[in-house]
Amino acid sequence: MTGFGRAVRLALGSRGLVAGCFVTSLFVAVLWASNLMAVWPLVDAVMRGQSVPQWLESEAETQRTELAERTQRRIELGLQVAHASPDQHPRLRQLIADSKRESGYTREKLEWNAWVRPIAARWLPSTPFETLVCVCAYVMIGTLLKNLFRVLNLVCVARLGHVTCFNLRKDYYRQLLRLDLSEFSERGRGDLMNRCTTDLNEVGTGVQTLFGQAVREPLKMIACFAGAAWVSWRLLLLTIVVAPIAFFAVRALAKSLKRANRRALEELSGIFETLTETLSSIRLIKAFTLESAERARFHDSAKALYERQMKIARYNALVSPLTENLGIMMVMLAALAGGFLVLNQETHLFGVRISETPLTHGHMTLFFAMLIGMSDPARRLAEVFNRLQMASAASDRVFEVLDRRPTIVDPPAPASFPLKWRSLAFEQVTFGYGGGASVLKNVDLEVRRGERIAIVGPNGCGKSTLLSLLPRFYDTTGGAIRIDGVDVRDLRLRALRSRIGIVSQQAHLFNTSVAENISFGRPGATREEIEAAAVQAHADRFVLDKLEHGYDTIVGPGGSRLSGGQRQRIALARAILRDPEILILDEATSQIDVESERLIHDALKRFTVGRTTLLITHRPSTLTLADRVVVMDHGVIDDIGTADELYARCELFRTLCSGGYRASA
Ligand SMILES: Nc1ncnc2c1ncn2[C@@H]1O[C@H](COP(=O)(O)OP(=O)(O)OP(=O)(O)O)[C@@H](O)[C@H]1O
Repeated sequence: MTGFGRAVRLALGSRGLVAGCFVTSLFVAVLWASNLMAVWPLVDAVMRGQSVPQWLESEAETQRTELAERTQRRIELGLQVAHASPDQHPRLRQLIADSKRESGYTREKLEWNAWVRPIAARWLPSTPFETLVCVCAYVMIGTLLKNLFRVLNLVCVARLGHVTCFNLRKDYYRQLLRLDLSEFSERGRGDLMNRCTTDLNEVGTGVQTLFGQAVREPLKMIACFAGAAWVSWRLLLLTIVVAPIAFFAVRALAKSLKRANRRALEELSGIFETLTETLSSIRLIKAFTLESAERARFHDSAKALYERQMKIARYNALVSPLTENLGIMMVMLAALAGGFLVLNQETHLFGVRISETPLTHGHMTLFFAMLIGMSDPARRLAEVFNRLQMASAASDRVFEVLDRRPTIVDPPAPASFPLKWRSLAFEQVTFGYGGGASVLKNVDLEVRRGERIAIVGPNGCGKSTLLSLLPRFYDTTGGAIRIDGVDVRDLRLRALRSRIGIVSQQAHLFNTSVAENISFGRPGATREEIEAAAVQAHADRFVLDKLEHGYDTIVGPGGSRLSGGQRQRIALARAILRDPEILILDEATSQIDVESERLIHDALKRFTVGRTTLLITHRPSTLTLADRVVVMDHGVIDDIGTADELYARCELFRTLCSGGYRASA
């Protein structure tokens, strides 16, 4: 099933709203056609200076005369048969049969007329002007009612579209939270954001169009179609021979439109990508005076989108004239055929019977009114068409993400977390991003419970990658990480991650208050516990002294109103509040000044006692926190030992410390 089909199935779940859309559309359509029907009494009665009862009376008179004439004609034809040569007999008999059939129809009309006349005489106005007043009142009330149902219809349709969009957006967000981290680096934030905003809006608009215009307009057409068929279904068939041409032409455009719409959405994702990057690196752009280069990059993305949009505009521009020309062809065909029949009081066209009895001016006007009543919805359907193509392209993109199956999920039969575990082991761990070259190669490392391990190594050697495998941000491609022999992949993700606290260099904060940011470490923590954690992380002083509303100060998007060091201290308080069994510190104190560093060191020293800690640092001074130091290089472990041992025997370690470790130890 296509993406849009699935969105529609979701919408169909709101049965009440769907029923509301259909019922109100039906009323709009019936009232639309019945309002147009008012032209019939207007032309056949009022314009001839008659009231409806008078008109019915004169119609009855005409029909009686017709009957008498036909009977007379049949007698004459019967006489002709007696004197004609045998080869003329079939033609004459056919004429007699036709005349009999026509008399039958006229008799039926006469009976109907006789039945309806007393009712019309009793209920309908008796003068032409009163009839006109009645027709006008009928049209006015009909239009009022039609618009009332239209309003109801628009509200139902909008609600259905927005509810579907709302539900899909929530699913999409849930899916974003479940997706593997690798998806984010592969697809890019801009693209994922665009799908959740623009694309989903298009899906909502598509659902609204499908249950709104795409139901209302065809129903209006069907109502007019029925009215025109009532006048003469044969004439109607003749006039809609052009319809299949329109169908195939529009279908050919559909595919190109969907493709163009999909490309446009992709280009829009590119713009989102560029914008998010620019906004998050605006300082860098200014500092390195990259404005013109960035402008050029943005120009390329915007130009690509502009070109796609122009392509869509060209296709769209084609749809409307195409349907309009075919519509006009249809009406003109009807005008020629109908005009011929009425002006000549004929019932046949090219030997084909079009109506049982000659059509009146009122009939013909009604027929045209119905055709015109069909052409307006047909024109609107051309717009519907593009919106549905857009929605179809957008839904494919949304469902592409919704259908992604994350690989890092809970195992089918999770093992229980070893409560009194004693060792955490990286066994022959190998890993490469996206199945690419190995960033880590056969890493073996055993950490005892409560041990503090520092990991050092040159940039890009795989330190952060190694630690990101423990909370299963990524899964190892070879080897395993085991806690007391239990593979972390056999544990429930929640059970594993709830025991780990992470403080990283970026120290991400949410755009909310300081207190709430700290409480993310342990949702539900009391204010006292939050403040105690802040005191331990040496964050309380700046929070109380420098922030206007203390713990209730909003930190700005990503914590932008705080300095790097302040953000790190809040992130540290968050980890302290979590009170994790395993603490991961990835350059957690890199932005803290020398004065604060000493204080934080003391805090960390106290906090990490008896707590399994894995810390990455480039600061030799931080090494004093560690029981053992692991030196990594090019994805492998170069050496392990105490800082003193390594200083004595490991060349790389000495280079990394470049004397700093000794100085600070
Ligand atoms: N999301 C990612 N996708 C692809 N490759 C990545 C990704 N993250 C890191 N890498 C690559 O993996 C290698 C190891 O990166 P990692 O961040 O683990 O190094 P590191 O030792 O922590 O470096 P640093 O000291 O600079 O923080 C690098 O070559 C890097 O280019």
